[in-house]
Amino acid sequence: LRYDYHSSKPVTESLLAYYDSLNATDTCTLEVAPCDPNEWRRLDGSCNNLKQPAKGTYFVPMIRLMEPHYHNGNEARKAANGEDLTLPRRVRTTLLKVGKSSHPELSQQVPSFGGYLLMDTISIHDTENMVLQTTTCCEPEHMNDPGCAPNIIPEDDPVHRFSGIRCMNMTRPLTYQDFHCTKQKVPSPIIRATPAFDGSTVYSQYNDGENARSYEGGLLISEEENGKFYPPNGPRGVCPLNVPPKETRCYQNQVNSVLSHHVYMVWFYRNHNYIAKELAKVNPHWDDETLYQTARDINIAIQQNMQLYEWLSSLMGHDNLVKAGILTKDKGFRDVYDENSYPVMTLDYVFALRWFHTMLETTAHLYDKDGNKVGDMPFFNPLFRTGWLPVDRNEEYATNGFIRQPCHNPDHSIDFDQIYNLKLVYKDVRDIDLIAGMWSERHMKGGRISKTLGDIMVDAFGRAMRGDRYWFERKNRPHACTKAQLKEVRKYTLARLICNVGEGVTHVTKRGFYNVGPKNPLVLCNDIPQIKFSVWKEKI
Ligand code: HEM
Repeated sequence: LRYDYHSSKPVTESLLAYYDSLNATDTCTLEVAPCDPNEWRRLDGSCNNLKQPAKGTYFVPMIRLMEPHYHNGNEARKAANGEDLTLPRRVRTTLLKVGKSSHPELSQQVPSFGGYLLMDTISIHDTENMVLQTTTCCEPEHMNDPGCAPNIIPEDDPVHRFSGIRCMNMTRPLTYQDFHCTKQKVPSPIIRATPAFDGSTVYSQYNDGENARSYEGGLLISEEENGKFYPPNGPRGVCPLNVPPKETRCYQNQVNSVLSHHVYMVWFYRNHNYIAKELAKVNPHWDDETLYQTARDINIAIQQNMQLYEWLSSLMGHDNLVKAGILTKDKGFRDVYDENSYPVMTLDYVFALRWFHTMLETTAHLYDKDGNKVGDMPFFNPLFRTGWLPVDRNEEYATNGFIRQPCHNPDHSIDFDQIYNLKLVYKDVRDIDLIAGMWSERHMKGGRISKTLGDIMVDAFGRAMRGDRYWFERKNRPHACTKAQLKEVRKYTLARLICNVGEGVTHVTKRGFYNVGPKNPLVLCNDIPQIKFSVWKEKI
């Protein structure tokens, strides 16, 4: 049956005729094969919800938690008094300090894994558009183009006062309206990923089938470079910043993104193959399909467990999350699935995740496997530069840096100073932008992030659990874990992941998202519990 992406309902003949007339049928609709309640999780996300099979697929729209406020349909909003708001650049330089500062507790792994999680549910088409395609928004004749939102820099800018730069290129997100996939007026930004936490970056970034599969032994296609294994190269990859002749890697089926997101994608990609090979050892009779599907399921379960019990917990505090119903106390099975929900991302969550930019050290510190600092790499340099990682010992250096480097310590002091600054850039409390509020407010009690960001994340993660029929903690889901298997999944921490599939790693910290220190010393990989695949041995 053919469904409309935007409404997730079966497409009517008249709507189909309309899309056909605009040549937009393939963009705005999708074909969903009949669902089987017991099938494995699909790559395109369809049939996660059996009542509404097209909800939760690749390219479905996000929902909004907060009311949209535009001016004149879809122009930038005005202040409550009807005047223009203060320039975003002035808001940013007034409220956020520029400079280096190391987080006293959390490591660079925190924003890095956050970036990987982000990529699982969004796509970087808007960043590609801004950085690589629509680069003329600062030219006077293009400033008012509908696709442009130039970032104007005031003359007294603390950074650009003397540089002469008065404008930074900025574009507007692409919307379903741009593709003619809806007639609704409120702009609805597109995403090209499934909204569930299902390893989209590893398995199905472009929604065109099973192109990552080798169809042998349940493995994903791997290419060897410099003695390490990576997803395959291909002409569709966008890596304009690779420096030839050495830097040639540019993925065909994966996003060629920034260093942090990239390294995590490589780890989970390799992890799939690691799991498939171990499963084949305990079940030599399993065919490719069983090995592939089981390995994918375990890989996603490891990611989901890590994101709640290690990553989110390091940001929001274990007890807060138990109270909010996001973590279980006993770590057993639980079933919060609700068939009246469905996997969906909120626009507010995707927007709010930009807050993590304030947690990123802009320079990645490079360390070798013996813990010697061997150099620095500006973090933004490897944007669209996938080829850097496999060259020489770069992957070893980046990985050991992630383990040892603290992340940036975001500003969070809502003292008189910050209230004064807010008053400088906003006349009315109703004018305060979400991100500006999150930069300025106190961190949540027992946690290490803005309270509003925490609330938005709890909402998003709660939806993810309630709406995902395949959520790893469900006893009754299709192909559910046994109790013993769930226990093994829980053991598979970030530390174990890096020890198994990281490059040039001998030492890690047990609590991987925290800094190295007396309470969290570097230990040998042998001291980190290993997952026992024998619990997946099929009884015949
Ligand atoms: C290596 C470091 C990173 C660089 C160089 C980088 C750069 C960028 C750029 C250039 C954009 C587009 C401009 C914009 O929309 O603001 C962007 C968007 C964004 N980034 Fe990052 N980023 C990095 C890491 C992260 C991390 C770790 C997170 C979150 C955990 C994150 C979250 C976001 C979000 C949510 C957006 C908006 C995406 C959308 O609207 O679809 N970024 N980033």
